[in-house]
Amino acid sequence: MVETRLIDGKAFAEGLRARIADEVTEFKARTAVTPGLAVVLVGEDPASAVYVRNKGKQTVEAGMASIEHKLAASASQDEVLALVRQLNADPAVHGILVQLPLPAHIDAQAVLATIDPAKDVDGFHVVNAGRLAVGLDALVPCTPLGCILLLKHNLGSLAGLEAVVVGRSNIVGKPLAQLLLREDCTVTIAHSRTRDLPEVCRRADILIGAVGRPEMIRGAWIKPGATVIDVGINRVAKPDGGTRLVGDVAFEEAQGVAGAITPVPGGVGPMTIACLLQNTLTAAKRQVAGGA
Ligand SMILES: Nc1nc2c(c(=O)[nH]1)N[C@@H](CN(C=O)c1ccc(C(=O)N[C@@H](CCC(=O)O)C(=O)O)cc1)CN2
Repeated sequence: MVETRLIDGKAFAEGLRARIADEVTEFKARTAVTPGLAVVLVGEDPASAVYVRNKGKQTVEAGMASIEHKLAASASQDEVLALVRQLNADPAVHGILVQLPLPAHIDAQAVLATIDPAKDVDGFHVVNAGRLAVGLDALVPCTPLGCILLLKHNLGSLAGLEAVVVGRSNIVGKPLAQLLLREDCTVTIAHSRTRDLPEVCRRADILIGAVGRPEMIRGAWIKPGATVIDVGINRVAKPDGGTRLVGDVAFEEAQGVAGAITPVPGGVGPMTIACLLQNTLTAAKRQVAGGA
């Protein structure tokens, strides 16, 4: 039986935000420029509203300017595109983020493609995705970046380790696989249609759950001693009628098998916003003369 360590993403994210705040202070003193992050929320999705509120709060706490734009769920695609173009042209805005998911009538890919790649702090623009894929400097999606920071903090070098990423989304699975490759891991991207998924997962020294299905990855799928990063944030019903958050990994079953695991909540989630702040500062440094 293995003793399973908890990877405390909340504490790590707090430390990272404090370090970013120090860097922001230094940047502002040197350039007289305040990094600005614009967040666009379309519609009233309650979870998105909470994430956007937290982004604004943590941006200000880090000493940066937060610019929030809230559009009605009925906003047209042209309205959203016009706002993005306005933010592209605004020199006080160094980072732009359009909160996902967007209402169904809006073409998310068209919106993401309109963001200036230099201000694309989500790293979702094809230019940034392409730069990451060929190993050039890129703005990297926040959740995968957070996973890599947690892994390196816990394991040191990742070189030569077998990593299995369960999930192939553009936001998490694919960019995370690229980042793991950059760390010299041997990477498999698996998904719900992978043949003998449990056996594939059991190969992993690093197992990532990023499939968006509550507790799909069972304890018996985990190699003893593996490091498990759970990206899933799924709200499920409790017997008392309330709800609770669970990840993509059956957390209780992982105890005594995994060497280390991120909890949900309090694991990867808080790293997403901390890495957004880091990307905003990076983007500002690149845009401001003498900022780097
Ligand atoms: N444009 C983007 N949209 C979305 C992204 C993104 O990176 N860019 N990611 C998610 C939502 N997200 C940030 O936007 C996000 C999700 C979760 C957390 C977080 O801290 N979660 C907490 C639990 C929160 C809760 O109680 O509900 C945790 O895991 O501890 C932060 C940010 C989709 N959209």
